[in-house]
Amino acid sequence: MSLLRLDNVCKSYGTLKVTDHVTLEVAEGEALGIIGPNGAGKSTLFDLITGRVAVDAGTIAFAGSDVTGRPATHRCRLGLGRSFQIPRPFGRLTVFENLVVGAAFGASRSESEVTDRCADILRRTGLLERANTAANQLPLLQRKRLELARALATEPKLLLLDEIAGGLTESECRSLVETIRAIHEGGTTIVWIEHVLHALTSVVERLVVLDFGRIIADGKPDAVMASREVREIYLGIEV
Ligand SMILES: Nc1ncnc2c1ncn2[C@@H]1O[C@H](COP(=O)(O)OP(=O)(O)OP(=O)(O)O)[C@@H](O)[C@H]1O
Repeated sequence: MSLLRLDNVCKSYGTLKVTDHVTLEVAEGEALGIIGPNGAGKSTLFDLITGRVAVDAGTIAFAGSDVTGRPATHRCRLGLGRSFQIPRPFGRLTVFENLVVGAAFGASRSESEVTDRCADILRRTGLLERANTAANQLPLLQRKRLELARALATEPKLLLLDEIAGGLTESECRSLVETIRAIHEGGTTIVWIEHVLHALTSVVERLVVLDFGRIIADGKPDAVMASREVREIYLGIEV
C-alpha cells in the first residue's frame, strides 16, 4: 500500500516551473532517495508534501487521506516529519527541551507523556550525552543529529530528510548513515534528498532524479545512475 501519493503536482514561482506535473508514490517501509542539480526543485517538493507551500495544481494523499488543502500542523500530526537543509533548533533550549517541543506540539502529546520517548530518541540518535547542552553550542554533526531527533520526536510514519549529510567529514557522514539506516530498519519510511551520493545509495533501495521540476528517472540506484540522461544532466558527464 502506498503511504504517500503525489498526483500531477505543480508549483510555479512567477514564470519558473519549480514542480512540473510530479506523480510519485512511496510505499510503506520504503527508503527512497531524491537527487538532482541545484535548483531542480527538490526542497520545494518537501515543502509541498509537508504543506509549508501550497500546490498550484494536483493532489497529495498521505496515509490514506487527501491532505492537499490541509495545513502543515495537520500533516505533521498524521505522521509526516521532516528535517531542514539548514538545521533550525531552538538555540537557547537544551537538546532534550528541543525534543520535548517537537513531541508535544508535533505529535500533540503532553509533556509528561513524552519524557521516556524523548530519552529513547536521544539514545537512538547518539545524543544522550548532549541532552543538557544548549542547541546553539553543538558542533555540526550533533546539530544534524538534533535535526533528525527533532523530526523523530513528532512520531513520523514518513521521515523526509533534506541534505542531512551535507558538510560532514567522511567519518561523521558514515556514523550518521548508520543512525539513519537503523531508523529505517526500525520501520520508518524514508524519503531522503541528498547530494552525498554514496551516503544516500548505501541506505536507499530506489532513486528518483529531478531536473527542472520534472522526474526524469525513477528506479534502482544502479540502473538510474547508469542512465545516459542522468549522467549527462546530474553528473555533467558527456557519454
Ligand atoms: N519562495 C520562493 N520564491 C521564488 N523562487 C523560489 C522560492 N523557493 C524556491 N524558489 C526557486 O525554485 C527553484 C527550486 O528551488 P529548490 O530549493 O526547491 O531547489 P533544490 O533542488 O532543493 O536546490 P538545492 O539542491 O540547491 O537545495 C530555485 O530556482 C529557487 O530559487
